[in-house]
Amino acid sequence: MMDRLLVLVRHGQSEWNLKNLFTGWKDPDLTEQGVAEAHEAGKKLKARGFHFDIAYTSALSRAQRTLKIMLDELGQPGLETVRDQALNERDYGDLTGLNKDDARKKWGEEQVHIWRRSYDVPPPGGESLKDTLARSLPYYMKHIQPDVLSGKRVLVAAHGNSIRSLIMAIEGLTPEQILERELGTGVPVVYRLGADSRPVSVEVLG
Ligand SMILES: O=C(O)[C@@H](CO)OP(=O)(O)O
Repeated sequence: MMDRLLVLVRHGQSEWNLKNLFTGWKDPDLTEQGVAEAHEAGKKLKARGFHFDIAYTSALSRAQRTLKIMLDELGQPGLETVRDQALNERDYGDLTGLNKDDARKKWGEEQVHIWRRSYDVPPPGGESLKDTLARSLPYYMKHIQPDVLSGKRVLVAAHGNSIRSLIMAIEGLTPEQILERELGTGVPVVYRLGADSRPVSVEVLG
């Protein structure tokens, strides 16, 4: 039976996640904990006997490094890897670099939650989830989905909101449903797709 395996992994904790700063397209490295989370994710995938045919990641170091560590754990360090900024984190615009608690004090809890998790309200000067989807989905449809449907086993290392946008599309979620969906750092989301590209199963390896 054809595998149609697709695994999405948010990068391990970054320096700016630790400092509680809006990160977006900035390029901080992983923390020690983030490195450990990436190793753990790779081990979990290996323990399940997964083997991949191609990997995709963003243009940002934290996702690329997470992928490299996972591939080392999987014993596949030379796996063909495609990097593209279409898979980058959502651009946080003017909020980039600000502390999330300071932002809550300045603009209020509710406004900051709307900027962080609503579907179509962009943070000032940045991308909404809808804007993020407008670049991640065409890329997914053109490159990633055809690979999966052709039987390649695909591993994607990307970001909280770029992965949330893909999850929304893959699972057919409404803007209300994606609002509350959080993704932990280094937590693999494992899909098996049907021939019609819809998920047959989804498992979060938390
Ligand atoms: O700062 C960011 O770029 C993202 C991911 O860490 O944050 P949030 O979870 O607030 O969307």
